[in-house]
Amino acid sequence: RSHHYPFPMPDPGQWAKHFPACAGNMQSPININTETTIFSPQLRPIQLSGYSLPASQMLALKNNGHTVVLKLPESLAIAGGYAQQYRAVQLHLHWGSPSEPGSEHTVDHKRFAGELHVVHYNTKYENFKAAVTQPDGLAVLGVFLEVGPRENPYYQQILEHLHSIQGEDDEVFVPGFNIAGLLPDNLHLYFHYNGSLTTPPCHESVKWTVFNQTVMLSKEQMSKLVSSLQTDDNRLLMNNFRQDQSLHRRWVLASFE
Ligand SMILES: NS(=O)(=O)c1c(F)c(F)c(SCCc2ccc(C(=O)O)cc2)c(F)c1NC1CCCCCCC1
Ligand SMILES: [Zn+2]
Repeated sequence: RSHHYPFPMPDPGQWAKHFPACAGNMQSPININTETTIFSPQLRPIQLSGYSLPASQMLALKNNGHTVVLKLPESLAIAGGYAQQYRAVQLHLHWGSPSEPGSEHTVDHKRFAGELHVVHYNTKYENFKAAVTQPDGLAVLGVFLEVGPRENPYYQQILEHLHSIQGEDDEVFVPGFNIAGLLPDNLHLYFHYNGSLTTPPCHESVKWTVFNQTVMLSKEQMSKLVSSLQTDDNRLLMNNFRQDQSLHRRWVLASFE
């Protein structure tokens, strides 16, 4: 088990006992109410650099008992859309069950089948551990997953390895690929707000970008995602999303009208 978290991870209602930030007023995820988002024309398209990795570059893919995490090299960077430079740390997924959707953010209370998070840290800090507690420390790109008619070749590069990491803390190395293929084609339609990690320690250090365009996986791919991984005592790892948190005094910006 990871040395970070009290295990078994207490249920969300108890998180604040061990991690007071989880009871803060800038928590994530949130419901995005499109009636009250603020159109902000100054929000520039998100630009990525170094996201296309050669197959010769092997990446660690781990079942950490809460999600599947792909560790990313710092050579991947956000080059536009944020005021400061952010470099990649890892990406991971949130999902539901065979019968229920499992995205973390919702839009007008619609929950999508799943959600990808690509986590980056602000390079003005030494490393991500130093950044993770700072208000401008992290930038997470969120992408909604939906079920569509065709297999998604980019997600397949992750999903085809899930059978090798069924057990908690199992890890395998996978060949690099174009990580940008996991994101929508259109990176200039997005919501933007200040929030937090959606797991303990819930630090309020995330500048969130949630893309308006979704990505499509096949039914078989989604079913593989929700039925491959196990958590403690060999239970299926499902519904690994946090309930939506109050917005309090925050506004959600939109890069489009
Ligand atoms: N949505 S999110 O970004 O808040 C998020 C989650 F919701 C997550 F659920 C997770 S996984 C749960 C936390 C965890 C557990 C074990 C290990 C380990 O064994 O290495 C590591 C982490 C998870 F890893 C992340 N992202 C991590 C948050 C924890 C550490 C900070 C920087 C990396 C991003
Ligand atoms: Zn996440």
